[in-house]
Amino acid sequence: MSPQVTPTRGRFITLEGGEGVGKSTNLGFVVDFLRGQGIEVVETREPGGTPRAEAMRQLLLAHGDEPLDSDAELLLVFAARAQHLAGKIRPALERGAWVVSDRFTDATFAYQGGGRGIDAERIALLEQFVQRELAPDLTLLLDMPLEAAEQRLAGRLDRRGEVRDRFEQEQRDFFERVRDAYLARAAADPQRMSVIDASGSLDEVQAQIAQQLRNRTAAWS
Ligand SMILES: Nc1ncnc2c1ncn2[C@@H]1O[C@H](COP(=O)(O)OP(=O)(O)OP(=O)(O)O)[C@@H](O)[C@H]1O
Ligand SMILES: Cc1cn([C@H]2C[C@H](O)[C@@H](COP(=O)(O)O)O2)c(=O)[nH]c1=O
Repeated sequence: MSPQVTPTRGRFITLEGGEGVGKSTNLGFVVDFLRGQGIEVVETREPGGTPRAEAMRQLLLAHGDEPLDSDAELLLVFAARAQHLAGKIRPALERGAWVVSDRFTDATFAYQGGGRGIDAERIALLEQFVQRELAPDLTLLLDMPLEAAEQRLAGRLDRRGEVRDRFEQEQRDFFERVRDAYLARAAADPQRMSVIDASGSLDEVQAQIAQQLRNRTAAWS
């Protein structure tokens, strides 16, 4: 009988945090850092990541005359995630590539759980149904006070002439609950989630990210 071999797969890293904390800006830094080590990296985002999942993203972010029911929002988030997993994340990990995603399921616990008030147990049921065993190996949670993040977001929207999407127009108490939910998840799972102080200069933030990547990836090799 041949010996049992543990299947190898690539690593899965996610960036999380509220609006305007610098996730998209620092995603490129993480990707370049890993590629600099000769790793094949697939860069992606949620909701989205594949054409159909991006179409679902549009439904989630768009304004509309008809309010989006919070359960419908939750199911749409997981529908997009199922498509993303099947079409992009799982194939990449299975061939040994690393995947770096701007948001994943921690965002669901933060936005639909903390923000909308949906019971975390219901979210966990969908997480199990859609993801089975798959979870990020490392999550970098970019955290900073809401006022400063809001200023960054407003600056970016102004520069690009963009209007606020359906989430970005939420009130401050919504984002306070989102932030609290993220921090509670990080406190409950410090092995996977690293909190990065995102309030400093880009150099300061990226120094922390690089340190975390060095520490974590060394432990994996
Ligand atoms: N450390 C930093 N110091 C100053 N400005 C920053 C820093 N990091 C990012 N920014 C700027 O803040 C704005 C928001 O950053 P970014 O778009 O990366 O945030 P985000 O978390 O991806 O936002 P969203 O969740 O809304 O997509 C951008 O204009 C970016 O250039
Ligand atoms: C994955 C995920 C995302 N959201 C929300 C959070 C953001 O407001 C938008 C995505 O846009 P951004 O450019 O990344 O800021 O979607 C959510 O509510 N639930 C989720 O699971």
